[in-house]
Amino acid sequence: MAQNAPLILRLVASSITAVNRAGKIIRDVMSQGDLGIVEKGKNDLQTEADRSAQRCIVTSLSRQFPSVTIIGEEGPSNCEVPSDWVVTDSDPQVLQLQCPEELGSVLDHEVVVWVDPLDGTSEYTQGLLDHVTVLVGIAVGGRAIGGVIHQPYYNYETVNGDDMGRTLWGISGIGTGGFEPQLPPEGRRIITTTRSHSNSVVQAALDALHPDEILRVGGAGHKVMLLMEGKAHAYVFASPGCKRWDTCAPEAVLVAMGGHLTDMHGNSYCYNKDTPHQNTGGVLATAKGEDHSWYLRNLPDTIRQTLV
Ligand SMILES: Nc1ncnc2c1ncn2[C@@H]1O[C@H](COP(=O)(O)O)[C@@H](O)[C@H]1OP(=O)(O)O
Ligand SMILES: [Mg+2]
Ligand SMILES: [Mg+2]
Ligand SMILES: [Mg+2]
Repeated sequence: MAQNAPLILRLVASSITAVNRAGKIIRDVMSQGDLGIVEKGKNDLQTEADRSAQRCIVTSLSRQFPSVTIIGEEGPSNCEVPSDWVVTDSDPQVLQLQCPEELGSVLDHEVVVWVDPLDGTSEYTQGLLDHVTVLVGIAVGGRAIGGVIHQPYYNYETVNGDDMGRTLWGISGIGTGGFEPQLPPEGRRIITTTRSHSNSVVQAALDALHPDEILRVGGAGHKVMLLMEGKAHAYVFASPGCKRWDTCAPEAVLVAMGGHLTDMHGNSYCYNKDTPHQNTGGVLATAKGEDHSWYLRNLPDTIRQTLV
């Protein structure tokens, strides 16, 4: 059965196992206490957890899917990967799903996988552990059609060791799993945004939308989870700081639930292998049931013009 399942289901099922393993690596690096922080650029850190989680995921997926293009945030590494970081089993429940016809015959060379081994690095280094996610996004024809979001520290305040953590997934035309989808409260406007990469334009965009409440939290994955669990109505980030690996998986899961993710102009990002990595148009994501176009209409042109 497993071998016969369509490629997209096998990719999502194997990504679930890989992100779970990567999540354990992320917890182990933290509990060993030496984060090995490297500054990649301004306000842009990398830790041993980012590097090791990427090697785990990319090696695990490329062993199983050698013809699929895999693009990871942290770039290649030629260090040997410990054998217990390489996982090749897959989530049995996802393999049993009914694949929609348009995805059933997708071939390996048509797929691009975008890996963010640790989203929310800044918050990870500051001990805001539940802001951290591991993201694997699957794109076909430039569109984000499948996504896996692992939250390695989910419930970390109430459970111990490897009992903590959870994994959410979504596939276009099938739906979502691993969480209880909820709509945000009616009659209020709660907007989530960056806590570590703000600037005057980011703030001006928020001001223009007159939110009742602003949730400043880390990570693109974490913020999209707030939309899907009814904690916020929109994720607004008027900055070119996010990259394709930050949004591919969150977009796929959010859209599978009925939400939207575009740039500040209302355009969808392209996720094919030759696309530029930077999300230069910013990020606007809205929960299921929200009027995405309301946010687009109410963002001033002066802000949009800074994001081309
Ligand atoms: N200016 C930036 N430089 C580097 N990464 C950024 C920047 N802005 C956003 N990001 C990435 O997008 C994610 C969401 O942004 P924010 O948390 O600020 O809302 C960040 O966790 C970070 O991903 P990562 O942690 O994987 O490097
Ligand atoms: Mg980073
Ligand atoms: Mg990221
Ligand atoms: Mg990252």
